[in-house]
Amino acid sequence: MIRILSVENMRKSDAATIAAGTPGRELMFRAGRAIFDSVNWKPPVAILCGSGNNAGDGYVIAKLLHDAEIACDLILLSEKFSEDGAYYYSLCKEAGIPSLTWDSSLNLSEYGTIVDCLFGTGFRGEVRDPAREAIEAVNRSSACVIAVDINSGLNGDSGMAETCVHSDLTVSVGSFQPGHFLNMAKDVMKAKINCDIGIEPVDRTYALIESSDLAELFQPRKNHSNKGTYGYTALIGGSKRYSGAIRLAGMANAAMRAGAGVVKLAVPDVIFTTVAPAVLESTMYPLSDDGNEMVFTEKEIAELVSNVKTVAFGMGIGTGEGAGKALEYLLEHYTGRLVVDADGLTLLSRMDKNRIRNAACTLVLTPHIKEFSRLTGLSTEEILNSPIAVAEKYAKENKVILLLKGPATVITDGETTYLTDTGCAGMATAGSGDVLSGILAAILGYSADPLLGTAAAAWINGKAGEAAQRIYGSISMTAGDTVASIPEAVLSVSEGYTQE
Ligand SMILES: NC(=O)C1=CN([C@@H]2O[C@H](COP(=O)(O)OP(=O)(O)OC[C@H]3O[C@@H](n4cnc5c(N)ncnc54)[C@H](O)[C@@H]3O)[C@@H](O)[C@H]2O)[C@@H](O)CC1
Ligand SMILES: [K+]
Repeated sequence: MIRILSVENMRKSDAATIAAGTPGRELMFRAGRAIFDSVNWKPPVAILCGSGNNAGDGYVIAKLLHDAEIACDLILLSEKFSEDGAYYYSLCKEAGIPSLTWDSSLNLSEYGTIVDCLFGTGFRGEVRDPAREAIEAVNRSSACVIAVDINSGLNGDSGMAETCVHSDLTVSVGSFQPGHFLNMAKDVMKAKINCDIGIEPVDRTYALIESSDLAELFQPRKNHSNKGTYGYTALIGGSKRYSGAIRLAGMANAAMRAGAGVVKLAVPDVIFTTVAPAVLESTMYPLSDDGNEMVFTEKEIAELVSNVKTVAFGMGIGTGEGAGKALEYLLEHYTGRLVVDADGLTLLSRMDKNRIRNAACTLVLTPHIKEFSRLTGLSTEEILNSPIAVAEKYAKENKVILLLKGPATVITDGETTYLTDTGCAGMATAGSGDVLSGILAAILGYSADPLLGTAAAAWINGKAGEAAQRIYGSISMTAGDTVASIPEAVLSVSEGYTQE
């Protein structure tokens, strides 16, 4: 796992490292040196500097470039310096490094590389002129853009920005922040790396899931096992209006490809014959219906879930009384792992919160941003501006595992938080969410730790989507193509498994 620190945690950890005896000036030198070593410099280089320590890193880089005889200019947007920044700036002046004052008539395309040291983690609020003007000029230039620590203008906790630098490479200093992954991050950084400069975190950190974290979960299976070893899974969904036969099938097939032992697909009787031909290895269960949606019958649901380790509930099931009662029944009586998605989330958002808090099962909710807005009553803007904080709060208060979808996925139980950043633009297509639910229901059937299992599902789903996009492209790929690529994603992990 790769450690991720909130902006506040990073600031406190910096301060603690300095208080423990490593001078800020030394940390700044380590940062500048690490960035200098990480980049393939195309001269001449322009280093755009703001007023804080982010600019200080830039002065260190300028001096190292100068010493290596790589031509560089400093371009200053402010006459203010941080204490450590002022020290390194004086070294640049002594060395005779050209120092220009930002002016909108400067032609940045004359430079081979632009280093963005306007704002780092100390940035707050909005970008105003002259920084706005400079950021727009950087984004128009043809130079290779290196962002120091984080792209200027981008919020380190949320990955949101009104205006920010678009980088070819972002070199984070110390540890990544959530803003390197969430929301807009993927669209504004072509690549990113982190340089360790010896700062140990003082507060709880988040973790980015890597392939190696999942190798044990996806280890090749033993000969001495059977379908029961990997869990029976029930998927409950569908209605006449939203039959979504192909999507339900995608979900069932995704669950099989993700390693479920047995998948039981339960749909209203009225669509049974449309769905059945599309599912290959799953067992079908007809549910009583009113000619459109399911009607709740305790006996049917109790029988369906009696021997299953996981249930996924909600896809296309509608929001009628029968589905609502079935969900209430599962919350109260089912003691396995219950994934609620789509219409199931709408039903949950109308329920008394105590039903969720007191659920007998391990409840896993998989909302996208609008569904999460309905669940929490927060606006989408409030969620986008602090995704981790609101996800952790909701999970903790309601005692659920929350998987919040987005360009990067947040998975949390309110105590431990994982991020996954697999996935691609082509997955914004009908049925993608159902595929994730299918994978998730399967993995929860055999993972010991449901939180890590949930993160694993998000990771595999994203990896499979990436594989599908490589073949079919972001415009043409479908959710079914993601299902077909699940084996490739799983194999990429299990091939890395080595028994201790
Ligand atoms: N000891 C440390 O704290 C270290 C920090 N390092 C660097 O220092 C950076 C953090 O430095 P700082 O906390 O000084 O902050 P920054 O350099 O990120 O920027 C803060 C400066 O920008 C101004 N500012 C903030 N928001 C603004 C806005 N909306 N419009 C205009 N001006 C605005 C502030 O007044 C302040 O002068 C990190 O990102 C990293 O690059 C590294 O040198 C490693 C060591
Ligand atoms: K920056």
